[in-house]
Amino acid sequence: MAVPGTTPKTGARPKLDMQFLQRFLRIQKVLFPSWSSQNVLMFLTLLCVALLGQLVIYQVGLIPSQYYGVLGNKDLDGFKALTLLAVVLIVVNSILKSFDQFISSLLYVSWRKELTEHLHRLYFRARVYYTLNVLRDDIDNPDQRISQDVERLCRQLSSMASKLIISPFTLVYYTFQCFQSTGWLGPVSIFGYFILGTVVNKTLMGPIVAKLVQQEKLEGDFRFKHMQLRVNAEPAAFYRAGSVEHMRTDRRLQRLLQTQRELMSKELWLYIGVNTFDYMGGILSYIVIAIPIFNGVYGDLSPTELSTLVSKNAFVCIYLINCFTKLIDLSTTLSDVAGYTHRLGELQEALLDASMTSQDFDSDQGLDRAPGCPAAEPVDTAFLLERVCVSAPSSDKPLIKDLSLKICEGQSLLITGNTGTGKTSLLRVLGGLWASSRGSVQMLADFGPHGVLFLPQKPFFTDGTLREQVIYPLKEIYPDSGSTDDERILRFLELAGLSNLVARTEGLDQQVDWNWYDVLSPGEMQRLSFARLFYLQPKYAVLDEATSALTEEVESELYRIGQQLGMTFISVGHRPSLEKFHSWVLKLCGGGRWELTRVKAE
Ligand SMILES: Nc1ncnc2c1ncn2[C@@H]1O[C@H](COP(=O)(O)OP(=O)(O)OP(=O)(O)O)[C@@H](O)[C@H]1O
Repeated sequence: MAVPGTTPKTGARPKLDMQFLQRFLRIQKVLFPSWSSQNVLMFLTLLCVALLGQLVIYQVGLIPSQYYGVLGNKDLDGFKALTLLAVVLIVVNSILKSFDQFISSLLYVSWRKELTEHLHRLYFRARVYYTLNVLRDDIDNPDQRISQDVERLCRQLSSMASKLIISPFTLVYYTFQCFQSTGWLGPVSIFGYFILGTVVNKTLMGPIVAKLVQQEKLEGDFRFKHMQLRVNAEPAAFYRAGSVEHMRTDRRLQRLLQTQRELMSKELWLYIGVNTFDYMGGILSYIVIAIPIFNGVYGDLSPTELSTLVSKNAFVCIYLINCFTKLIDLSTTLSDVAGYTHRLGELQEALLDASMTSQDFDSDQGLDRAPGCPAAEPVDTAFLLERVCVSAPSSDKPLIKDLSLKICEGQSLLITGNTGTGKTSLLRVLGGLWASSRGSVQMLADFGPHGVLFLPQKPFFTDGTLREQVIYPLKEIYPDSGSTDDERILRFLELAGLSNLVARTEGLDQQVDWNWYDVLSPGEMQRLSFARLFYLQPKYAVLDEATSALTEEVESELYRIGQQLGMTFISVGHRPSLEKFHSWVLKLCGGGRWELTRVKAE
């Protein structure tokens, strides 16, 4: 069994470097899975629309110089024709621009879908979500990265998309036009100016990327604090924790706002750079045009012809500078993109790494079989442990040393021991959540109905109807079971002492808008978990203090029903009354020591 990654990596400071490029390209592979994918087609459509838009913009840009001509020559017919042409071009231009925005928005949704679904596939595979949230501390707030960072990255990318894809075409075209108008002087001075601007902006962007990554982490921490209070509202209220939670939540907010302020002061320098570059560019175009004029190149032109030419040349030069300015303006967006790319790249790498170590974890093997159908190959041994050592993640201190054990059908095992001696840890090893530090652990039965089922210490409920709670973790009811299934569910709810719950939920399939944790008492939650156990009828039920909130009588009743349904128990519990439902008692004594004794028949 593989050892889950537990060592936190010391992450390098995120920068605009080769690592950024690699992570960016890896994300692009997800956004554009193949040449014939829908996203590539949308991207090409966007390219065509943007190109068409540029053709129209070029024509619109020439109109002022043509107006100089017709007005200078007092040509009324020419003026009317030109005005009609201008109106048509402007309407076409606005339609194309709107389509450009529309396709960019569609691309955003489609990219978000691809990227989120890709991360979900990795996150929900095997035990990756557990490894990332419990065992590793190198990836903060994976939930926020998947929900918020993906959204922001896709939004920023879609806002950049049309400007970026069009720029190679516009740059080539307007460089040629500028060359025709001004000779080498125009393009060379504009290119030089752009290179200078890029170098300055790249330097100013460096610290922003790292700050943005930090800001997103703090944003996630702040949200998590609110989520923590939301989930634990009742215990917090019992503690009268309003003021202390207020202080702690505000403290996280202050840390976030402080980082945001620092980010903004770093961005200020970038804004100064970008704006200076923008406005200097406006003057540069006239300098480029002025040089040939003052050198007497256009000495033989009349004032009207000269102003027409100046207007045309100014448009071409300004547009070329504008193309570069737009690229430089993207610096602020690019620094955001770089920050999100680093956070998502880190997540993607951690997910892949965690899924490598979890490949031997058959997450839902056996869940495809209906509770009514027998197992493909009945096995009479669930677990085989040979000289197993267990220690907590990132700890060398053994909780259990050299444990050899065979858990067979009909030979229920009760695990007891003091707090923190490793009872749940042993179940984690049996369930494949933790790796044993030595020895071998084999789970010979499938997970799910007719195999092995775990009832964890904290009952777990999903969102949804009462039926969905009972059949969990099956995804859906089996179509062929129909009303027979309803009868089984109702019977097991009754056996678990929860008949009144059906009335409260107004049926098995009524959508309830409550949080199951808020409306059920701890005892009811444990009873509902048992109803689930009865419904799924595993051959081996692994119960971690699953009856701690119930009375001894109810506990005995539930265990008795489980026995009648043919279950073998592997239980963690403290009450001596539990012994009668087990054949063996494994007592964990701490420091790795343990005792295995057979329960005397009464
Ligand atoms: N994810 C974890 N990372 C590091 N240490 C852990 C982790 N989970 C549990 N531990 C530690 O491992 C030890 C054993 O924990 P375990 O949950 O198995 O105790 P237990 O015997 O089930 O206790 P209890 O009777 O209170 O449920 C404890 O000291 C606990 O703090």
